[in-house]
Amino acid sequence: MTTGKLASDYEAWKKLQRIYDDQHASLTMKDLFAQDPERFSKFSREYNSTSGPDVTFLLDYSKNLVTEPIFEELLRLVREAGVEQVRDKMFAGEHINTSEDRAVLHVALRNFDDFKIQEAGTDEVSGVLEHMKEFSDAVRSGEWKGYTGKAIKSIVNIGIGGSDLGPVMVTEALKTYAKRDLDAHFVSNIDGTHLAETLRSCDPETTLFIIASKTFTTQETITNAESARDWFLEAAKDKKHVAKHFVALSTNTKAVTAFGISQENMFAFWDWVGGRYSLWSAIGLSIALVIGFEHFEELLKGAHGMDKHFKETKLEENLPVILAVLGIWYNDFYGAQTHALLPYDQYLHKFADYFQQGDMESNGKSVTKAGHRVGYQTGPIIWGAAGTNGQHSFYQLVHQGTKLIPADFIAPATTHNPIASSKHHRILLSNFFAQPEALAFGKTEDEVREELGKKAEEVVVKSKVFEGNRPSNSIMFPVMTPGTLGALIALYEHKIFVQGVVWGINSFDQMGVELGKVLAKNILSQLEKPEDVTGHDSSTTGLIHYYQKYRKE
Ligand SMILES: O=P(O)(O)OC[C@H]1O[C@](O)(CO)[C@@H](O)[C@@H]1O
Repeated sequence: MTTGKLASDYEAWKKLQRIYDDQHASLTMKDLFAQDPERFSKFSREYNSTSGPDVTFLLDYSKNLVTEPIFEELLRLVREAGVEQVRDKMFAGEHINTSEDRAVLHVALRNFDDFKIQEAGTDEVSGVLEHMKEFSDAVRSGEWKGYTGKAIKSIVNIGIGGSDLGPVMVTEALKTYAKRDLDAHFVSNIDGTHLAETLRSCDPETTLFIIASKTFTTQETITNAESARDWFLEAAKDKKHVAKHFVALSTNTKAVTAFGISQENMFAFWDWVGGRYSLWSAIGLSIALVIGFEHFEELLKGAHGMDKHFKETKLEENLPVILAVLGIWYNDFYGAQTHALLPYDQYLHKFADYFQQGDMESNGKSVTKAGHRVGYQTGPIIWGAAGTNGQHSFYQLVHQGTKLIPADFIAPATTHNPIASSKHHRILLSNFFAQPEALAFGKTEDEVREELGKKAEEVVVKSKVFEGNRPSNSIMFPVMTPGTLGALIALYEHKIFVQGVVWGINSFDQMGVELGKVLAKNILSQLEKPEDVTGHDSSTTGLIHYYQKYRKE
């Protein structure tokens, strides 16, 4: 399925290591730009969708520590790793998720009969979309009534991980398209506070619960759903009213019906949709409810445009590939541990949270598909915050700390909220332009001295030096639209895919979340009495005993 090799065995990898060893100490962004006036045009690409809604954006990757030969070698690595072949297998529906023997077909959810994909269930996608359209139209228009005949005013999506983060991120990102008189809430945490605080602002007569869980067995979601049902029935009394107030998004019909939700209120999807790639499926119902089905469909079509680009564009021009190889360069050769996502768009304030799961659950693996322990870094730690808040918090370390932190800056040219004649937006964008510039080119001791004058103390001069040479990508698009967001999300999804293939890992399982779940289940059964607490280390035992001493029911 993959080449079965470790990434470090590829010739291109070895060559990249030699290039890094020889050149990294002398490679500076200042020189790279000084030596080549064409650097920006060589190392930037404009994306223009060739299908679906018009989507365009610019990816400027010129502020990276790469030369043309380095970049060519990085692309050779992609070829050697067989990325194009594995990509085509994914699009063809082959079971590239080998550990679970599953296809990986989030691309089939936004395909609109374009690519020919062979897998059971793909022919049912349009039917589920139709169901989502009918239902979301009925709720939004007020035609769907609660048990006392009132229209729905609040929706509460109960789900966690991929069954929460995508809907949260997208409904925030596209808030400008939202139906403002429909309150949307998202409950994920098992901490009762999350549900309790949410229900304070809900009325059982006008609230719709969307139970979002691929497996319908996730402890947090099922417990929250049961407590939401109890809360609802306290008011509604009769179980038959559940049908008007609870719907399920799941692959598990049996568990959904056992919960008391009828099949006609269930929106299905399939095992080839990974949780962290599921916002395009029925899991996106809350998105369709908030922004309207037409906008949801535009989101899907925007993503499909990026799928086409990824599938059909040569590697040199292929934007997910470009992002992926730059990430590999820093992660595996420069030893960068993290990657920051820094949207200069308040609407994208959940973007980094979303891709924390998207990237870290996908590529946080240390054993290859062939079962070998890797001897190199795999998935980066993804983090970030919306600009300019981050500037007043963690940017100090990004500029002058001891760590190399590659970052992606993302911004719209035009805001949906041009208050004060777009003064806010111009200030925001001036920061969006300034930060990558400061990171790349810094400020030398001489420049600081000249600024402070001859009398400046040496220690002050030193503290004001910015070494620069800190890499970043900049992505700019005209204005945030559903199509643009769809394309951006798909861009990063495919970046994760390319990196996973190069590293030889399975980006589509998540075995690493299992152990903690099993231990918690065992501990839950021991919480009652101190004498039940057995089989743990002294630290865990001590912590549980402390809890037992102070708990109040
Ligand atoms: O949709 P489900 O089955 O409730 O799973 C929720 C989340 O739990 C995980 O399985 C593990 O964290 C994620 O991959 C998934 O998105």
